[in-house]
Amino acid sequence: MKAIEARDVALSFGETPALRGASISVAPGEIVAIMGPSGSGKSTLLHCLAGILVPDAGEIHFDGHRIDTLSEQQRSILRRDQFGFVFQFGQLVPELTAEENVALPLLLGGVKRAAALNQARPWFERLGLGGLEGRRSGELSGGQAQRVALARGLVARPGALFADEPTGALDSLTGEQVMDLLVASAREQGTTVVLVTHEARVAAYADRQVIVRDGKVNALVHS
Ligand SMILES: Nc1ncnc2c1ncn2[C@@H]1O[C@H](COP(=O)(O)OP(=O)(O)OP(=O)(O)O)[C@@H](O)[C@H]1O
Repeated sequence: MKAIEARDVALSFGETPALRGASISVAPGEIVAIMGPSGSGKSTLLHCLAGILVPDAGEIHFDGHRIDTLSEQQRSILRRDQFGFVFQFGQLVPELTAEENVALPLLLGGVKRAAALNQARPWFERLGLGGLEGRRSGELSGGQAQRVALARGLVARPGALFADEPTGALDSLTGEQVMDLLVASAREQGTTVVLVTHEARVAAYADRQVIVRDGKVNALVHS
């Protein structure tokens, strides 16, 4: 299981400071929810932790290794080999079947097509998607598409899963089903999870919640 850490991270978009000394430590296998007001820097922090954005200052560590100093290409390989992603709108590839979408990270990692599809298939029963393997994203409900996206995020057994508003486009019951599956699957694989959400009910699935305010991270104190 892999730890994730940001130390004193700052990042501005032009004149707009998005992060101003944000620090967070996520323990191996831990599930942490990032909450906070709109525009406070949640997504920017997630993108820094996931090696998508490089901070102007501070450090990002994954599994004890510094990742913000890696080259663009090294970060791209790290994301492909170690990280899974789930976004608000599943962002499935519309031309591919659900099964091919789930297999995609494996195919990109060099696994042969037949082996990749074999590895993708069990996810359909596991996530209550049995029978939908051949559908394209336009033929799936929002909740089904998001479960396919979740399977795609986890199929390569990533060390870390980054989820940005994974239930943001779903009604609350469907969102809770997706969160139940996300948490159960991540725990089973020992995947460390960082999740951005506006919704307290979604954040409650995490082991721990933090709040980002004005580009800094505060621990959430329960009253
Ligand atoms: N690509 C970008 N270009 C310019 N400014 C950006 C960009 N991305 C984010 N920002 C700005 O950085 C700040 C933090 O944005 P960020 O998306 O991280 O906030 P957030 O907390 O995730 O917001 P929300 O909850 O509304 O998604 C905001 O002021 C935003 O306008």
